[in-house]
Amino acid sequence: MKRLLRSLDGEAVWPPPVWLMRQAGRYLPEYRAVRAKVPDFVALCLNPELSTEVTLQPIRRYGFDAAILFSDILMLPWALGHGLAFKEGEGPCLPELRDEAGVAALDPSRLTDRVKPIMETVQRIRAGLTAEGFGETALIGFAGAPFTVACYMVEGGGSKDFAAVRGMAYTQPKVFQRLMDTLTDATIEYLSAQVTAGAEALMLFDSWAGVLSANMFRQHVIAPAAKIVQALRARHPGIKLIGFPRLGGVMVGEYAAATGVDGVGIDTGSDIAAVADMMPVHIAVQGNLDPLAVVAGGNAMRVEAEGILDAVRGRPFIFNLGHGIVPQTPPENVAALLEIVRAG
Ligand SMILES: Cc1c2[nH]c(c1CCC(=O)O)Cc1[nH]c(c(CCC(=O)O)c1C)Cc1[nH]c(c(CCC(=O)O)c1C)Cc1[nH]c(c(C)c1CCC(=O)O)C2
Repeated sequence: MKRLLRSLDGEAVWPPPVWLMRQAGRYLPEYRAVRAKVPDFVALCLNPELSTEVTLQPIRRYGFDAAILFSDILMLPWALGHGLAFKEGEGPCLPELRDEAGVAALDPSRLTDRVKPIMETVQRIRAGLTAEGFGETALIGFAGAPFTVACYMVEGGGSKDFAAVRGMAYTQPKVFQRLMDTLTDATIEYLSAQVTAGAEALMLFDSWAGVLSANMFRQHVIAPAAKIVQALRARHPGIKLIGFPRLGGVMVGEYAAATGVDGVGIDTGSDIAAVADMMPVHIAVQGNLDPLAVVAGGNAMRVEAEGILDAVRGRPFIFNLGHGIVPQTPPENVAALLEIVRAG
């Protein structure tokens, strides 16, 4: 079994498998070269040849233990017929979904057809990994968790406090639950198609889970994740799942136990040893180096990385960042980080 999958199987693989969130991205000159050819980010995500190419770029450079499908969590609302545009320097821009009519307008019947190019990308990446001799590199598929996807759909993009989506959950609970149910069901279909196309593990990104109250966290983070895990396990026995309830704080232990995931991503601000102690021992922890430590490099990065390694030695663990790598990261610092991790 591949090293990453062994960790997700509950084994304390050492030195630990390593990959980095947003490992394909703007910090790499070869990514920027592809991006210059395709200014429209959505078009890039729908181009199997180029999406495969950028997925493989960081694997060729660093030999990570996992490749992650190059796409975006917002391709799911796009596939449901909700609009999506990425504006230079502004991030994602979507129509604001604030009422019953907005939920009713989503069209799950279009999903399978609209995500076909993404499934072709998954197939091409698997073939590419084998053809280029990366037989030990696992392919991770992913989706946004329903709550985080709902955040962008309701707000119409990013937000500093996600007041509109939190407000909607309180004041229009039935409409909001319908939105969550639509997204949960669509996510199951979308992830299932990725497994059929060749994904070996799946990650569920709940980047804004931490803006919710404990009660709402149970309802809109834990419950949908549990449903997604259960449905995927029923269809694809043995499929590995990683949940990332970012900024979940003390709720992360409950998330790990109640959702049935095989691994949990930990954000930068959490003490990884303390979070690991809250989780069942067979569940892998993944994280949680500060992306800015990789920008800094040198001894500062070494101290942070070694601190994490020491904290989780002896338990199932996957080395990663606490959030995505940032564009100003010097590529040579990533190479230095891999040496540190591989020295264990
Ligand atoms: C919230 C979220 C999004 N997308 C994603 C999340 C969850 C993780 C997190 O919290 O960061 C997840 C994501 N986005 C991307 C991937 C690809 C795989 C990978 O390498 O990790 C993954 C797994 C590519 C991307 N998605 C995006 C880029 C940058 C696009 C570019 O090339 O200009 C990449 C490489 C754009 C994106 N996509 C999103 C935003 C807010 C932005 C704009 C901010 C930014 O530009 O970094 C939504």
